[in-house]
Amino acid sequence: QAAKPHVVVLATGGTIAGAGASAANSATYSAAKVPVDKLLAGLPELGQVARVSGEQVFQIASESFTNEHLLTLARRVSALSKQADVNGIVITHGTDTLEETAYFLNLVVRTTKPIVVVGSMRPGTALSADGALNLYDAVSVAASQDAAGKGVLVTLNDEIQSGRDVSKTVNIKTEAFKSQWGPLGMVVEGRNYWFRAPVKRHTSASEFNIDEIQSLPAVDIVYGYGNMNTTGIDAYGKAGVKALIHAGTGNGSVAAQAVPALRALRANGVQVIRGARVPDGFVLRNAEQPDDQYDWVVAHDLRPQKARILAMVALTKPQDAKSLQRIFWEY
Ligand SMILES: NC(=O)CC[C@H](N)C(=O)O
Repeated sequence: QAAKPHVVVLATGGTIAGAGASAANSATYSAAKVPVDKLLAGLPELGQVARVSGEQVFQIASESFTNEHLLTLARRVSALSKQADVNGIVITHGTDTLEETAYFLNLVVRTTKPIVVVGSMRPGTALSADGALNLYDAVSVAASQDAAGKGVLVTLNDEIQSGRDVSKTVNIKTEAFKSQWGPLGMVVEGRNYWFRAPVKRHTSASEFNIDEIQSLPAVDIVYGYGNMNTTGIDAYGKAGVKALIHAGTGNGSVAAQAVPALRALRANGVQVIRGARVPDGFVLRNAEQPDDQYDWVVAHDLRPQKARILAMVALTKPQDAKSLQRIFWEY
């Protein structure tokens, strides 16, 4: 019998490594408690699909991820992806910012080997805990050749999602991760069932490479709402951000009183990226605001937190608004 594929599990914390006081605690518990060795030892079924080894990279709740964490993790994933004895990589992660890390890896790790980011909504100590099956699914997808070249993937709730498209959409239920474009496929009992493939550039086809990125530029987000003011916009400008994402209302609309502040930022060289607080759809260029005239960029279908990731990665190289917009269309 041929040797099983080797999958490395990089553990970063989150609820999938969480523990609560009682089995009834599905929502009240401490994240990032269980070490990776214990996580893997508790799931001997993994041996049916792969030879698994674990590394504890961090042990944190994902809302505390910083750019430094992203860089450290991506460098490790990149190094492992170049090892001939590694067939796939799984990252266990808190669900709160899982979609940001998955998209970051999708943009900067140059490999066709499967990379799967996984989390859970309930700690392993809870009734109907979802982490064990999610992790089993992640390892089995990472071990399969048909998952290669599809970009960074996310497995929760039996679904295989694109790390680019997926977002956390519910903060309690186990079917928390959704994409308006739908999952790529499903994973059931260690077998993948594919229905679509990503068309945006990713991983091996990316112009970005973590091996060449030393640091990430400051990119922040301001939220649009009724009675909008410019306090946040002005403060981020003073703080020296390289780009500011405006999470606008509707189709990325911007309050009249906020437009001059954003234009002043742009005049100072800051990239202004018009996103939307509406979860689905996509922002149309030159609708709601004259982007060509203001030299602004639209975030396409990326939610503000994903637009921030792409803007940081893009601005590791010099960009004018035109080249930045090209990147937002392509990735
Ligand atoms: N379900 C979760 O993983 C949330 C736990 C925690 N807030 C985190 O993101 O790490």
